[in-house]
Amino acid sequence: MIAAPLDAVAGSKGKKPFYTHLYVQVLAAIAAGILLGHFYPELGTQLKPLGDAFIKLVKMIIAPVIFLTVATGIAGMSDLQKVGRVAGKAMLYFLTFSTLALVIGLIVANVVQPGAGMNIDPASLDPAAVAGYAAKAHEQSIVGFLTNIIPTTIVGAFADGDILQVLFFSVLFGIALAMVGEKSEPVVNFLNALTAPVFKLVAILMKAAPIGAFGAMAFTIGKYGVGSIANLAMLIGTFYITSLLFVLVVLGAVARYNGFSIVALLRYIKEELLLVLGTSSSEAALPGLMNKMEKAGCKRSVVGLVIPTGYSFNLDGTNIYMTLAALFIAQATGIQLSWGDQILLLLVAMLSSKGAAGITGAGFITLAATLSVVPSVPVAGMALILGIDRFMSECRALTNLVGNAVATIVVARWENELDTAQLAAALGGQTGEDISAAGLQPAE
Ligand SMILES: O=C(O)C[C@H](O)C(=O)O
Repeated sequence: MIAAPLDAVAGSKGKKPFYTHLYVQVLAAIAAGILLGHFYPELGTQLKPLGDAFIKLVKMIIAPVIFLTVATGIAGMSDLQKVGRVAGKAMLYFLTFSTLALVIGLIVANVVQPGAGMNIDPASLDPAAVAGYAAKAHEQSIVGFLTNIIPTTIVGAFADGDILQVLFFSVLFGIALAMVGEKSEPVVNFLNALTAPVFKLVAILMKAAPIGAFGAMAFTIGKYGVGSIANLAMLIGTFYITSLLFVLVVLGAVARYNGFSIVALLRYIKEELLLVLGTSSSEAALPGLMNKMEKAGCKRSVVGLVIPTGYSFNLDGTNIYMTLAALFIAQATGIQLSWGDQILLLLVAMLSSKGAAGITGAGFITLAATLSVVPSVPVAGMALILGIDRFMSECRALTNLVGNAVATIVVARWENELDTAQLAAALGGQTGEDISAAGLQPAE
């Protein structure tokens, strides 16, 4: 079990003054960033390096965290077939909920019609404004994405910090450790011992989170202004409300069915949510989320397999955004989409969304990838929503993060790798009886 390294910064329940808690500091930093960006926009835009530097700090540690969690988690598994089962069940979950998210985006766009009445002449759109994104999107072929999961070299995977490549190697290495058995014990012990200082390092880096969130927020508001929100308020509002309802109603039902409350989970991961809100990147919270899910009773092997794969394959927020934004562009430019067009859009989005990432703006590129294969909606229409993408990115990232936290608990429970008493204790306010009343069996 990973020692409780983030306790010092993650809002532990001691009698520490309120302002020493990480979430309070990040919240204050976000508020200060918004004020500074609004009243001194020029200064705000200059603070971008603070946010970028913090994201770099986190990225620096992501590969070791994944490697140690996955390799030691799998090495400790007595039944190696479980690796395949966990991966298979996770993929089934990802496919179901990310498709549901796409369908919900499509339905909401048809009902609310956030782009209706804008009457924008498609000829007036400037394709050059989004040409860079469309070109990036073209680089992402499905075969290319899949073969890229295999790193050219082991060192290369770590050097590039490519999550799926590091995961691929870590799974194989963990399997090899388990197969070697007793002889690999010194290596496993060493890796287990290394876990504590690496997570301690995460805790140290997290102390810089308020500075990163402050800089990133001051930049966002300074550069795009609160005014840009007003112009596309209908789209932004529809997206935020749909995502919130998705989390509370859809993921809430999944949580309830699995014996925990979504609100308690949101409270439990509040530091991570605020970090993502501040930096607009779910990757910024990846190490913290992995640590917390393990402390909530999910076995390390499940956490190590589900969360990193979920960051590529289970992006609920990105999926809601893709169909909603695509239909918004069609509505704003007066393009009538048949049901056939919409189903084609959905099918293409199902594939292209799988390559998205947890970095800010990734969802925008994925939308460009989708629209460049769907003839009915012009990619150039994305110029309409480019200016507000940072605000959409926040919501994509927040929803993606919650989706992956829920997925981890559900898959752990399916595999009987969830300590329900630990989950109840971590989420607080829930008793062991609540959990057993829900018909759950504690993991052995
Ligand atoms: O970080 C994420 O999960 C998504 C990203 O922020 C995005 O802009 O699409």
